[in-house]
Amino acid sequence: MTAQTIDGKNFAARIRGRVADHVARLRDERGVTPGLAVVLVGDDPASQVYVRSKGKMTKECGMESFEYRLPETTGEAELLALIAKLNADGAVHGILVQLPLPAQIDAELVINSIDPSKDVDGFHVSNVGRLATGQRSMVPCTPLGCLLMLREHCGSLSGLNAVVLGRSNIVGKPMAQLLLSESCTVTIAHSRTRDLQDVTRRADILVAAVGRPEMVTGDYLKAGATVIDVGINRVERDGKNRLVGDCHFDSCASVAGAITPVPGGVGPMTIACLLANTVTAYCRAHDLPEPEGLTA
Ligand SMILES: Nc1nc(=O)c2c([nH]1)NC[C@@H]1CN(c3ccc(C(=O)N[C@@H](CCC(=O)O)C(=O)O)cc3)C=[N+]21
Repeated sequence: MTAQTIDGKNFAARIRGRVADHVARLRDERGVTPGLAVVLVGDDPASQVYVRSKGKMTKECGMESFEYRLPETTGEAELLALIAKLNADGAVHGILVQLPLPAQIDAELVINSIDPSKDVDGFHVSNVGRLATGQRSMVPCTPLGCLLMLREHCGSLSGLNAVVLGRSNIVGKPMAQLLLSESCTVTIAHSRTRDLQDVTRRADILVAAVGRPEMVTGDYLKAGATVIDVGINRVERDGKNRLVGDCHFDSCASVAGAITPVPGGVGPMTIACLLANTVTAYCRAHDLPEPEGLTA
């Protein structure tokens, strides 16, 4: 038996199509264009690739893209001043500050200075609290992308055993909140979890977000489980630089019912959900109906 591959690349393209339709309708009916500002501090090559890709797809969906590239030596006050300007800018509906930030900048302070209604990453403490209490919030893009794939693949998630491997603020914790609100029985496992395989083998849904290349092998899985691989790890293999997930694809695919590949799984969905969140932020700011199927 071999698992079905969940094609995140294709699904993300469909999401972007729905975003583009919604943007076109806003332009035709109201003469407006949602805008996304992306701020990159420093010149980490991987971050530059993501930022370029976000800007390109933002424009392809018919939205405005504002890019700010600041030097590695940028001070905290300078970055806070830029965010204050973007918070006040009526043409900007979403603000993303690319993480990680250089050490001289307090990332928590910066994130919490973003207007929560423009916080398309969903990292502001107000959005985190709202998600945890079931109030309408901006939902972090990666967990939202995982949820949309799970809904599409499994239908109702109610009553399923979900195990989230990893407890980060950007993926593990919000993912667990979303699964809980879908009425899953949720377990958060991590590097200190005892008898990890006993825990993961009970999972109908396993979301792997630990950042350890190919740590999850087939013997971690229940037969037929749905596996979402959030890991994006660069490794040297056969003298080449390759991208692998937190799951060992071949051994997992021989046990799972369905699995997302790396690349072409969660990564493209993350960017598609960033665009979806930007349209959602625009609609909420203007008291318009939200796009359907693009929110939690
Ligand atoms: N404030 C903030 N928000 C983020 O959402 C954020 C961030 N900071 N910092 C960096 C990480 C990383 N990230 C990715 C998005 C898409 C792919 C993606 O599309 N990956 C492709 C492959 C890309 C490649 O080949 O390198 C894939 O998985 O198929 C990867 C990584 C968003 N991040």
